Amino acid sequence: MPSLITEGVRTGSSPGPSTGSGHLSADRRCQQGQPLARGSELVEGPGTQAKAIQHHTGPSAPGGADQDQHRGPVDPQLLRRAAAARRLLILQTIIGTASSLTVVLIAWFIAYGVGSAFDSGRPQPLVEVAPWLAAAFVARGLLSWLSDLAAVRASIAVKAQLRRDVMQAYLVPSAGQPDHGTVTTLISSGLDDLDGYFAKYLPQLVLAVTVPLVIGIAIAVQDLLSAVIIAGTLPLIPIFMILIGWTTQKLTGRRWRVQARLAHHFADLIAGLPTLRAFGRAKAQAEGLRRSGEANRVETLATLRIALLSALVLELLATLSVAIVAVVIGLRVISGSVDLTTSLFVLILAPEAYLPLRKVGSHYHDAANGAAAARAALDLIDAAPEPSVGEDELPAGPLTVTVAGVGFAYPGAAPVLDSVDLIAPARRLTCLTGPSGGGKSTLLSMIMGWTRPDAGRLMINDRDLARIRPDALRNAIAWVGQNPALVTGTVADNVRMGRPSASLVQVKRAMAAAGVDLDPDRRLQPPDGMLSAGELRRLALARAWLRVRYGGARLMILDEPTAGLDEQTELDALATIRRLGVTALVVSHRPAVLASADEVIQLTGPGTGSEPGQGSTSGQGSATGDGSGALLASGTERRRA
Ligand SMILES: Nc1ncnc2c1ncn2[C@@H]1O[C@H](COP(=O)(O)OP(=O)(O)OP(=O)(O)O)[C@@H](O)[C@H]1O
Repeated sequence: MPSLITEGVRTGSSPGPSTGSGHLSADRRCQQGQPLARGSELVEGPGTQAKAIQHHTGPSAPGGADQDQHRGPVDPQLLRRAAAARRLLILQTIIGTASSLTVVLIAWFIAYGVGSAFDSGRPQPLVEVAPWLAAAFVARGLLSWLSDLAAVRASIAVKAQLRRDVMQAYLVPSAGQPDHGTVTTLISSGLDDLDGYFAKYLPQLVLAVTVPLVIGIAIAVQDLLSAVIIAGTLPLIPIFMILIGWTTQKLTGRRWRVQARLAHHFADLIAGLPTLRAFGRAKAQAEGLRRSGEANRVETLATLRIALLSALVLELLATLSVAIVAVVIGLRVISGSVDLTTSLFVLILAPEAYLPLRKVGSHYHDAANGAAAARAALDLIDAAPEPSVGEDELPAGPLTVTVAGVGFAYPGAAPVLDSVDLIAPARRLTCLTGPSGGGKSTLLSMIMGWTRPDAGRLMINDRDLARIRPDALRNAIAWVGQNPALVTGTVADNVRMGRPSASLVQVKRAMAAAGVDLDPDRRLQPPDGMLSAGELRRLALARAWLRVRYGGARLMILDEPTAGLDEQTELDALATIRRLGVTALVVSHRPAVLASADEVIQLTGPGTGSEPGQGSTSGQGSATGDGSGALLASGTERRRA
C-alpha cells in the first residue's frame, strides 16, 4: 500500500548512507586535528581542537559516538543556544500533528467512500467524498511544503548563528586556539551537515511522535483491538533499532579506525615518498598499503552487511506487524464483527503508524553528522575565554611597550615565558632575539592582544593593555608575520589589506617603499601566489608600510621580516622601517637587524636566566634605567646598539 506520509521534507543533500567523517579525506582529517596515524599508530591532536573534532567525527568515530549517544536525539545545548532551532521544534510539532490529522482524514474519506459504495452498491458516496479527499491531499501537500520551508529556514538561521558565534569565539585571543584549517572546515562545509539534521531528521523525529499518537487514537476510536495490536508491536521497532544501533556502532567504530589508518598511511606515504625513493624503499611500501586496503575492504563490507540486514529487519518487523493487524481484522470482517468501512480505515492507517519510526532510523546518520558538527562548533564556542572587556582608548602620540613580569605556559606544556620584563621605547627599533622556541612569537602575540599572560602585565605607555579597546589596539598595529598570507586577488589587493581604502597611488608607493617589484595587477593565488619567500615578505612589509603611512598605525610588530632577503634588500627593508619613525619591535636572528637595532633584547627562555653577552648591560632581575626606557630582567638580556 502506498504511503500517505512522506518524509515531511525533502532537501538537496544526498540521502545516501553517510557514516560521519569516515568519508573525510586524510587531508581534511589532518586539517581538523583528528587522530593521525603514524604508520599503524593512532595519535590524538592536542587540547580543545582534538576534543571538538572528535565530536565532529560523527557517530562512527570512537569517542564522539558515545558522547553523542548520551546527548539523546536532540542536543539541548543546541536548542538553548539557537532560538531558530527551538522555534522549528514547536512549528514542526504543530505541522506534524496537523499532518497526522490530514492522514487520518484521507484514510477516513477513502474508507467511507469505498465502504459506503460497497454497502449501497452505488458509486455516489465515492463522488461525494472526492472533493474532501482532494482537499485533504492539498492540505497534506501544503503542510509538507511548510515543513520543508520551516526546516530549511531554521537550518540557515542556526548555521548562520553558529558560524557567527564560532568566528567571534575564534577572534577572542586564547592560548589553545584551534588552527585555521579546523575553523575553516567547520564553518564552511562542516556546519552544512546541519542541513540533514534540520531538514530530515528533526521533522521526522517529530512525526515519529505525533503520527503514531494521532493515528493510534483514531484507530482506537474505531477499533480498539487493532489499536492494542499496534501499541503492542510498535515499540519493537525502536527496541530493534537500538539493538542494531549498538552492533552497528561497534562495527562502524572499528571500520572508522581502519579507514583512518589507511588514509593516514597513504598520506604519510605520499609525504615521505621522495625520502623512500631516495633510499630505494618505495616499492616495499606496496605490501603494507595492500594489507591496509584489504582490512578496510573487509570492515566496510561487514558494516554494509549489517546496514542492509538492519534495514531488512526493520522492514520485516513493520510488515509483520501490519500483517498481524490485517489478518486479525480480516478474520473479524469475515465473522461479521467489523464492518468494511472500519476495516478499510484501520488497514489504510496501520502502515502509517510504523512508517515515521522507520524513517527516523534511516535519517539517523544525517542527524548524527549534523549534531556532531554542531557539537564541534559549540565546543569551540564554549572553549573560548570571555572576550576582552577593555574599553580604554589607546594613548595619543608615540607608543612605548612595556612588558612587566610576564609569565605564560600553553595548556599542558612547560612555561614558555617566565617573569619577562622588557621595554620597547617609543619610535625606536627594538630587536627581540633568542633561541628558537624561546617564546618570541608568543610574546609578540601577547603584545598584539591575541594571547593573555598568565602572570605579569603588558602596558602601552601608561595604560594596561588588557584595558585598551581591542579594535583600538588592532588599528594601531601593523604586523608582519613569519609566514605572510595571501588572499586571492591582485598584488594590489594583497597590499591593500594593510589599508582597504588605500588608493592605487598609495599602494604603489607602499610597494616602492618595500621594494616590491611586481605588477600591481598580477593575480595571486594562495598559499604563496608563486612568489619567493623574499617577495612574500616584501609584500607583507608593503602592507605594513601602507598601514603605518596612511592608516595611522603607530606600532610595527615584525616577526623575522628580513629572512630570505639578500643583504642589500635586507638593509633597504630596515631603512624603510626606520624611516617610518614609529615604534618597531622586530623578532630576528639576522646580524644586519641586530646591528641596526636601537635596542637588542635577548629572550633567554624560562629557567635559563639571562647570560651577560657582548654589550649587555643587564642581568637577571636587573633594570638598566638608562633613560632610553630599554630594560630587561629575568628571562631577557639586552644590549644597546
Ligand atoms: N599554540 C601553541 N600551543 C602549544 N604550544 C605552542 C603554541 N605555539 C607555540 N608553542 C610552543 O611554545 C614555544 C615558544 O614558541 P614561539 O613560537 O613563541 O617561539 P619563538 O621564540 O618565536 O621560536 P622561533 O624563533 O623558532 O619562531 C615553543 O616550544 C612552541 O612549540
